[in-house]
Amino acid sequence: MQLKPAELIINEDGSIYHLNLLPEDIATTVITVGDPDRVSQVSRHFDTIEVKKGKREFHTHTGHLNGKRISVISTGIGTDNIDIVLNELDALVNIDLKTRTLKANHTSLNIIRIGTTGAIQPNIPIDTFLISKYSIGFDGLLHFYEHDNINFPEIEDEFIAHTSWDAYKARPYVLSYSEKLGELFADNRIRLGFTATNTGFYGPQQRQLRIKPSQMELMENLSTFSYNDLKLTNLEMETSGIYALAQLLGHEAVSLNCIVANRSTGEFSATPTESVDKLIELCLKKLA
Ligand SMILES: O=P(O)(O)O[C@H]1O[C@H](CO)[C@@H](O)[C@H]1O
Ligand SMILES: O=c1cc[nH]c(=O)[nH]1
Repeated sequence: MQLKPAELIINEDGSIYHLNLLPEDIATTVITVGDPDRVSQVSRHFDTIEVKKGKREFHTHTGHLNGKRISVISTGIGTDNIDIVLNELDALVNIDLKTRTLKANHTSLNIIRIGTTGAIQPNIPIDTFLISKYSIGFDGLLHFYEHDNINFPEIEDEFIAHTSWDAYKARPYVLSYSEKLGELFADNRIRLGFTATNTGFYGPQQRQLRIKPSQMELMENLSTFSYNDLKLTNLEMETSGIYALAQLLGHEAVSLNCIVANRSTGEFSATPTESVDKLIELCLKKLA
């Protein structure tokens, strides 16, 4: 079946619509970061950089480190952007862009997010690192795709009951990281976490500047929820979308988080860039 021009959008130079990339521009190991400025913060550690391309908030550098080819791409903020980035990365490896047909052989990408996050447990120190073993998505992205048996309805039901989740919000969905890729990042400097992915930074993460979030008690309810002794640990805005689409498309994904805020103690990191840099170095050491 040939994908229609409005379904699979190709730019004049043959690159994919939003990412502006050709299939040869990406490695099978892809680091995603939210902030476009973080792309060069990662790639400056590479030995060589062969590709530097971008469009909108999606900036990509591909290069080599210790002989390993790695791409780093910025996603911007939110799971709406993750829908674009993951689908287009997958198209670059699993769709023949010239014939507009699905390739017979599937290529699996290793996708590693390096992001910032706010802890919700008081005992999680600022400037430390966490890997999201589980994520719970409040964004609803998973519900727009057919999905059988990848999420954990029993945990979702417990969570909905525990938090008195509003029926008019999307049903939260729980997913796990790639065990295989997770093993690579097993390290006493990286705590295992259960990450909540939110649809916004202010109201959805119970921040009140001039307007009051609708459920102020939600933060307390989030911090007291646990599954199999694993408490919810942190809030951010992309992980559940990455885990959803990676699993649906047959890729391996993990999310590494640098704790820049602690919502329980009210602290914010004095050195967020330096702390993220340490996580980047640790991540690259594991990868190459
Ligand atoms: O630092 P990044 O990767 O952007 O991640 C976090 O920071 C942004 C909010 O400030 C959201 O994208 C959140 O997920
Ligand atoms: O509190 C925080 C910090 C970083 N990113 C978020 O989404 N929330």
